[in-house]
Amino acid sequence: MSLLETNQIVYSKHKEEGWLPATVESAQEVGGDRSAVLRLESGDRVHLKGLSSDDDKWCLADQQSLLGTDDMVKMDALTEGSVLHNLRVRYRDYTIYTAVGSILVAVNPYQPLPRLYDEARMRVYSAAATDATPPPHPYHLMELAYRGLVSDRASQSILISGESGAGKTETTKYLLQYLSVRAGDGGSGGSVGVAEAVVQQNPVMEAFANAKTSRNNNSSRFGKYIKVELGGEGGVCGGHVTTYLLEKMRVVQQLPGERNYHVFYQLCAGANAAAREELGLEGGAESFALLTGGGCTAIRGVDDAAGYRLLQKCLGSLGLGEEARESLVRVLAAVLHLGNINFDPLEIRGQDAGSSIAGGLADVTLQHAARLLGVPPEKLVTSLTVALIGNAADGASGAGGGGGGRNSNFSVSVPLNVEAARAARDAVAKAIYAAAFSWLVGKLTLPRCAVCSAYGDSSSDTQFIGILDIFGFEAFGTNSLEQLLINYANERLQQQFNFFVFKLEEQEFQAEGLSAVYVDECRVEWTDNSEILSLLEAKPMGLLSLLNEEATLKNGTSENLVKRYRQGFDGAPCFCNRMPVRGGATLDEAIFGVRHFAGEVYYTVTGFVEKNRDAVPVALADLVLDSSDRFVSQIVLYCTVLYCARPGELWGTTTDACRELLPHDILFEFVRFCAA
Ligand SMILES: Nc1ncnc2c1ncn2[C@@H]1O[C@H](COP(=O)(O)OP(=O)(O)OP(=O)(O)O)[C@@H](O)[C@H]1O
Repeated sequence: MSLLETNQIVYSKHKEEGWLPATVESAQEVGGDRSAVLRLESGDRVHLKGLSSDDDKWCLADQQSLLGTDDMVKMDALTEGSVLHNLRVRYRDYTIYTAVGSILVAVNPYQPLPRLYDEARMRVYSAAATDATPPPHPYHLMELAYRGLVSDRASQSILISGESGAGKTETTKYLLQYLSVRAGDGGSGGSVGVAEAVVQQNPVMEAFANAKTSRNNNSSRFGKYIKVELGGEGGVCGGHVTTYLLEKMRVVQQLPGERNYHVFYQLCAGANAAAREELGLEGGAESFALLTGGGCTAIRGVDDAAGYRLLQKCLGSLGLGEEARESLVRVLAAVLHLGNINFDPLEIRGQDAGSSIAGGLADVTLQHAARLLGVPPEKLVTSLTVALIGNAADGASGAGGGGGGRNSNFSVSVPLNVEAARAARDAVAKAIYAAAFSWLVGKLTLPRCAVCSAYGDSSSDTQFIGILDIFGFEAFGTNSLEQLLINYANERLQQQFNFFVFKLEEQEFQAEGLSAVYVDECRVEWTDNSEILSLLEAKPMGLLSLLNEEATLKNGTSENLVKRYRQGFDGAPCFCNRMPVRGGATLDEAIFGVRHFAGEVYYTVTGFVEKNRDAVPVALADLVLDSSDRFVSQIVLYCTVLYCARPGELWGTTTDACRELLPHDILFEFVRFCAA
C-alpha cells in the first residue's frame, strides 16, 4: 500500500501558516523511495521526496477539521495539522472557543467580540439541559463545574494554562462573571458578592502586579488561585485569593520595551497637584530611574491617570480608608525615590573606601526617600553604604517588635563599594514593594465562609470552585531565574495534565490489553515531561537543589553554579550544554538550556544566586522596621523585610515559594475535575 494515495486530502507543513490542507495529486514509490506531489488550495504544488511514515512534512487530515468541529474529540485523525487547522477555520468566523472533551481551547481574538459575554449568553448556558452540548464557552465550563458541585457535593477546580498573552486572565474574569450571576452571589445588606468582589479586586491586583512586557501590555507578573466557597444550596458564602511569586525584580529592572508595575505610572499620572508636591512626583514618570529602565513609560491606548482614579475607587470600595490609601502611595513614592539615589566611589588617601551618596546628605531624592519612609536621612545613608557583618547582623529582629533591640555580640562595619551599595538599595526597594503588595493582598481578603474558616476546607457542608490563573510559559530573548521558576511551575501543571488526561487513561487501556490511548480508534501521542521535572527538582542533583546549595555557600556565585550545571548534567537529555549557535556567533558561557515540554529555553545564569538569596542588608531592614511611619514599619514587619533579614531561613525562599505553588488541595481538586 502506498503511503499517500492520489486524491487523498492531507495537511502539508507550511513555513508561515503552520499546516495547510492539500490534495495528493500523485504519489509513487520507486525502488523503495517514496515521493508525492501535493496541491494546496492556492494551486501551489509541494513536491515531497524520501517520505517515511513519521514524516514531518505532511500529516493526516481529519474530514471534520476541514470545515471545523466544535469538539475535537470527535475527530478521527487528531494530528497537529487537523487541530491547528480546525482552530483556524473556526477563528475565521470569530469562533474563538473549541472543546476537546472537558478541556476548553481559547484563541485570543485581541479585540472585543460583541454579545459573546452578555446576560443573554449566560442564560443559554444556565438553562441548557443536562444532556445538551451548547457551544464551547468559559460559561459552559463554569456551568459544568457548578452543576458538578451542586449535584455531587464535590469541590471543583479549573486550571487555566497558556503562554504569556494567551488570554488566561481574561478567561478568569469571564468564569468569575458567570459564577457571580449563576450562584446568585449578590452579597447581603448592600455589600458586593464574593465573585463580584474578586472581579472588583482585579484593577487593584492588576495595578500592583501587572506590567507591560514584550508579549502583553497587561501581563500578570504573579500567580493567583481564587477559591469561591459555596454552601449547601449552591449559593456563594465566602472566598479566598492566594497569590504566588510576584516578580520582584521588575521593581528595579525592566527589559527594553517593558515597564515597571502599572501602579507607579498611574500614581505619577493621576495624583493631584498637592499630592505630587507632597510625594515629590512633579517630574512625572520620566524622572524616575525605576520607571525608565525599559525606555517606555506610556502604553498606547492606556490612560494611566484614569487607571489611578479607578484604583482609588476600587481600594475604597474594598474597604481601604483614605489614610491607608495615602500611606500606600507614600510607600510607592518612597520606592521611586530610593531608585533615584546614586552612589559615587569614595577614596581616602588614594585607597578605595567604599561609596558615598551622590549629592550627599542634602540630595533631594535622598531627603524625599527618607521622609516618606519615616527614617532619619543620615541613617539611611549609613545603611545604604555600610554593611554590618557579625553575629549581630546574622540574627533576626525581635519578632513583633519595632526592630532594633538586637542582642548584639559583635559586629563589624564594612564600607560597601558602589556596586554593593546599589545592590543594597535595590534589595530594600524590592522588599518594601513586595511587602506593600503582600499587605494589600491580605487586606483584600474576601469574606470567608464561617464553616471554611473554622474547619479549613474539609467541611462536608461547604465546597468550593477553584480557579488557578498563573503566569504562562515564557521564552524571551534573555531568560533569567524568574523564567526558570515560571517554566518550572508550568512543567508541574503540564505533568498534572498529562497524568490525569493521558497516564491514567493509558493504565486503563493497558489493563484492557491495549498498548496506547486511543480516541475513536485514533492513537493519541503525548509527551511525558517527568524527565524535565527530574532535571529541575531532583534532590540533591537537580537544577534547583544545586541553586539552593550554591546560595548557602559563603562564596557561592552564579558563575560557579553554571559550571556545576555543565559538569553535572552533561549529556542529560533535557539539558543543553552545547553552545547553541545563533547567527554564527556562539553564546556566552553563562548560558544553559532546558528542553521544556513547550520548547527549548536558554537561561542566562547571571544573578541566579543573588536573586535566590534575595537578601536585604540587616542594617536596612532594621532601619525601616524602626520607621517613625507606622504604616511603613507595619507592612515591613508584616512580611518581607523581616523575613529577608534572616539569612539562614531565607535561602531557597524563591524556589520554595514556587514549590508551594501547587498545594495539595489544588491538585486534588484538579484530579477530581479531570476524572469527572
Ligand atoms: N476573550 C478575549 N476577548 C478579547 N480580547 C482578549 C480576550 N482574551 C484576551 N484578550 C486580549 O489579550 C490581552 C492579553 O490577555 P491576558 O492578559 O488575559 O493574557 P494572559 O494569558 O493572562 O497573559 P500573562 O500570562 O502575560 O498574564 C488582553 O489584555 C486582551 O486585550
